[in-house]
Amino acid sequence: MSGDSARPLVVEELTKDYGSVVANDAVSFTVNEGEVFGFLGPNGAGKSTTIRMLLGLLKPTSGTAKVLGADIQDEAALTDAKRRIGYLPAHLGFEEELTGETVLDYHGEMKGDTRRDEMLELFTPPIDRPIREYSTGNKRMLGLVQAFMHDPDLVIMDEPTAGLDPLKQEAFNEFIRDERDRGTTAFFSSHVLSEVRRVCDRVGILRAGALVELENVDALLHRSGKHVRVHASDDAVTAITALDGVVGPERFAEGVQFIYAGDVNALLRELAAHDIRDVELGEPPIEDVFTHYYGSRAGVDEGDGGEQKGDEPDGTGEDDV
Ligand SMILES: Nc1ncnc2c1ncn2[C@@H]1O[C@H](COP(=O)(O)OP(=O)(O)OP(=O)(O)O)[C@@H](O)[C@H]1O
Repeated sequence: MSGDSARPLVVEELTKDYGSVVANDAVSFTVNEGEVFGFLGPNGAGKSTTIRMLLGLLKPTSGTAKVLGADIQDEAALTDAKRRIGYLPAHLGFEEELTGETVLDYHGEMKGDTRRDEMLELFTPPIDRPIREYSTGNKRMLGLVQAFMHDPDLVIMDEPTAGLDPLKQEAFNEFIRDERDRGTTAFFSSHVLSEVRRVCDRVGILRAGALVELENVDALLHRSGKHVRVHASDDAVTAITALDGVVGPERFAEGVQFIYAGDVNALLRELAAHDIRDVELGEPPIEDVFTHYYGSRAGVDEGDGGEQKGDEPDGTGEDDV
């Protein structure tokens, strides 16, 4: 790879000021060819705003970005590049009266459909039915088929597994891993740490509009600690929560839960020294990663819950590409 111009995604100081909210504050990152990049952040952190700017659907306040070499402010170049880009928006604005098949036919005519049948074996929306009858998961699957059916070089997805059942989520993870092996570059947003862990080579974390962390996923998880929930007596709870590495213990009737970022052996030894009724060890929710590493829930509490906003006058309304 020879410098930034050859990279599928180059984002430099991208800023979006909605007036009352700075949704993106000088966001910079690059995504390499064949890489799966997870764009992580809680609701309202600014992920959709970045993504919509990358697709030319929102105008940046300042900063630049290039997708497949095309400047996002150069309409002609971006339109050309989009032929080789797949896009799955967070809010799927399909025409409700059309069948899934009609939507795919239309998309195929515009961009090509070399992989449509293959995609429909993996993701199975009822394409002969009108979209108004679709569940959220069916719409998401139709969106995934559409995003990949023209065999794009770069795929940009906003919360691609929202609404999918666990089996389809796993199918998605496996598919993305295979795509990476084929050399497709994927960039997708998520607020689910476990999702990015399974498939991403690298992650960027948005907090209150700024990209605050870029590191490999193993390092992130290592630093994020474990979520621990223990059912035990008060004495045991007192001893366990006195361990180094216990963060934010919360009592409940039968015990305590906390994030543990200390030595796992020390935790196991302490647990073994007591009569423990039950214990669960798992991944921390992303909000706790933020609380732990950034000292506040900024970017979580400051967000407004991420409800869909009206489009700006410069937005195109529909998030089609
Ligand atoms: N059109 C708009 N006008 C004003 N503020 C907006 C607009 N769109 C988004 N915002 C604000 O910008 C911030 C970032 O929103 P954005 O939708 O980009 O976040 P997100 O990370 O994608 O959230 P979610 O995970 O909930 O989809 C939020 O505070 C949101 O309220």
